[in-house]
Amino acid sequence: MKIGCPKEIKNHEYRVGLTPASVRELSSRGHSVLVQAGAGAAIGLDDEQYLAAGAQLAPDAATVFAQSEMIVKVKEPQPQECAMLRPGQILYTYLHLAPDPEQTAALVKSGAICIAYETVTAPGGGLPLLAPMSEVAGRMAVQAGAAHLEKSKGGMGVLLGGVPGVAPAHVVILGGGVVGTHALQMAVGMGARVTVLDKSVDRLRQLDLVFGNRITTQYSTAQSVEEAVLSADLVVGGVLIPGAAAPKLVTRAMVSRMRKGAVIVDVAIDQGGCFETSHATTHAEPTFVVDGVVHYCVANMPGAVARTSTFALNNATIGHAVALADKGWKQALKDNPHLKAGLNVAAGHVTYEAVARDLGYAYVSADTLLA
Ligand SMILES: NC(=O)C1=CN([C@@H]2O[C@H](COP(=O)(O)OP(=O)(O)OC[C@H]3O[C@@H](n4cnc5c(N)ncnc54)[C@H](O)[C@@H]3O)[C@@H](O)[C@H]2O)C=CC1
Ligand SMILES: CC(=O)C(=O)O
Ligand SMILES: [Mg+2]
Repeated sequence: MKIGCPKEIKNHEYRVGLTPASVRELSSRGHSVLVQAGAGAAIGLDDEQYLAAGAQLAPDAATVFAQSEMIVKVKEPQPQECAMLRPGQILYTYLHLAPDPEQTAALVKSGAICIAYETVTAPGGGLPLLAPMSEVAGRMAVQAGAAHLEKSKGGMGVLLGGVPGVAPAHVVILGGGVVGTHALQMAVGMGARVTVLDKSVDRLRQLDLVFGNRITTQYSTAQSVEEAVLSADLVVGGVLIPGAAAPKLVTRAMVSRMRKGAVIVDVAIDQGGCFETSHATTHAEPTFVVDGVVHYCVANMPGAVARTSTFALNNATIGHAVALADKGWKQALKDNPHLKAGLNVAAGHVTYEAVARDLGYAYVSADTLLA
């Protein structure tokens, strides 16, 4: 198969869909890989490494899109990228469609076969192609939150861990999944007082077993969320209903009653965010303030640590990329129900139920198209 990897164009996005090692996995199996010149240069993955791994270089994204049967990326395609997709071409990347009607319409119109990393599942449960970036973003959330609690960044001037004789900050984590667990690890490590809320008692049970009485676990209800955020210095939003728009757990009214100078890090912003007051921001301008509360809502947080993130992402994505290249999309999806769960849009249809429901499309199951 002809596989293409363009340079990412989202704001401050330096990750790359294929590392030289991933290119080698594909090219050694007889596939041809076209990488846009300079695609990995910002993170020390030079064109020479790609050539040595068996790639060919393309001068621009247009050439990559025109000459490839499968496009491997990181972030959701931007409008100019959607316009370059064609019927039957495979797009393998993050999509986050539920909160993004424009992108969904463009992908439906393109006729392409769009497989979203974030809804691919695993035999043991979980979302293995989302997990590595959630690990990064969860860890970063506490780092970003701690920095923005500083006065010069708009925060109330509180040190996360406190000092002897002065209480630490209270960190509240909404959702105890991958983002939540990694945020928890960092917050506990930095000496904060930590409360985690989840709808899954099993999840809370597991966290309690690992972290013991260094954390407080709380079943998530409107009441417990309100009580927690009103006493928080830093709130991390890491809830997810796979594929669907994030539930708005924290209302505008709750935000207006939060401590002035408190910080919200809404990691779930790529699915629309779990705070009513959130809107997506960029690394160039990561925050805004509502009612005295600093909001950090960067939709591509792992892009800031792009080298670490690129390797972590490729570890998770290359296996399915090889299957798609070896077998073609239809056979690869027939053979693997977990990869099939990643199909969000195909041949002009929305094939993921939560996306169809949230955006008002007719749902067409992947099986219908595979028959
Ligand atoms: N902004 C960014 O750069 C990044 C954003 N993300 C996003 O972070 C979000 C979380 O991802 P993961 O941790 O991997 O998901 P996950 O599925 O591992 O965890 C989500 C947790 O939310 C819980 N949950 C669902 N509804 C809830 C409610 N009403 N109250 C409390 N908890 C609730 C679930 O039980 C689950 O434990 C996703 O939207 C993901 O796309 C992930 C990586 C990077
Ligand atoms: C998951 C996601 O949105 C990211 O890694 O940018
Ligand atoms: Mg988007």
